[in-house]
Amino acid sequence: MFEIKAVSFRDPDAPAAFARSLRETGFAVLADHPITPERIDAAYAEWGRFFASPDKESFKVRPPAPDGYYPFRSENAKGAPAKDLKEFFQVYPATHLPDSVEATTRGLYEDLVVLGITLLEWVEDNTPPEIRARFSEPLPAMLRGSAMSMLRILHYPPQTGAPPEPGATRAAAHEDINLITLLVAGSAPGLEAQDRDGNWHAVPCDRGMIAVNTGDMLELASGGYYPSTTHRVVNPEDGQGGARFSMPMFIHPRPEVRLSVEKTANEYLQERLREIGLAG
Ligand SMILES: O=C(O)CCC(=O)C(=O)O
Ligand SMILES: [Fe+2]
Repeated sequence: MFEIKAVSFRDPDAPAAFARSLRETGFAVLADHPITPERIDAAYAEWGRFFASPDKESFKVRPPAPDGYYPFRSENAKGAPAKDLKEFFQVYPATHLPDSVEATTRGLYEDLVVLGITLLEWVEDNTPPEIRARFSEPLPAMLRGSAMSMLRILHYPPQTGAPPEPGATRAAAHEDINLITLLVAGSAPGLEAQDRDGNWHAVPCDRGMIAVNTGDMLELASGGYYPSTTHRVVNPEDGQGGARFSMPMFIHPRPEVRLSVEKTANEYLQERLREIGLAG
């Protein structure tokens, strides 16, 4: 049975329920968390104006630096035949931002990192000792001093009719690379997670909720105890639908943190970026 439960951030049982949900489905949904829906709406409104303006061209990503604006159809999921139907902007602590989004975006970045540390504490505290013994340091400590976490602001433009390439979707099925992802509720539905039998399930994510999923780095560090779940963003039904915004915060350890006997976080990241055509 695949059931992604909404966990209230204020419930005393939240840490255990959250870790259990990640263990069982690779996803958990947080309600009543500290980041208000008004702030999220304000960020989507500001970024919506940015994506609608020609200024975005001057923020275009300059590889090998990973931050900045990625135009429509620049990323494909590992092994996917078509480019995703999205444009986006990647934000790190030192990223130069448009003035119009700066205050809101920096505030969200900082608060999402703090929330990420709390959630990793919850996971650490609710992981069986024999699994915890694999971690090279406690999960929250892996983030100490890390400038690697990345906030991605995604814009999936409105769709009318057939996709530009056969089989192209808003985001093809993939797994995230990092430890955990805090996926601030999209402005429209479409996010789906896959269960072990290959069936897809809509991820419940009402206004103001944050869906959290395990990434490959936590799967690797936990020896598979926390599965990194495959997910995707489907096109609107009938090929017709408005824009969708979402803001995943990808929580990354310091580059030198050892994830397994073979690999540090940086070695693992570079290997994975090459697969999706984003590595410098
Ligand atoms: O837009 C979404 O809801 C999900 C985006 C996503 O999975 C990603 O960018 O890795
Ligand atoms: Fe993802």
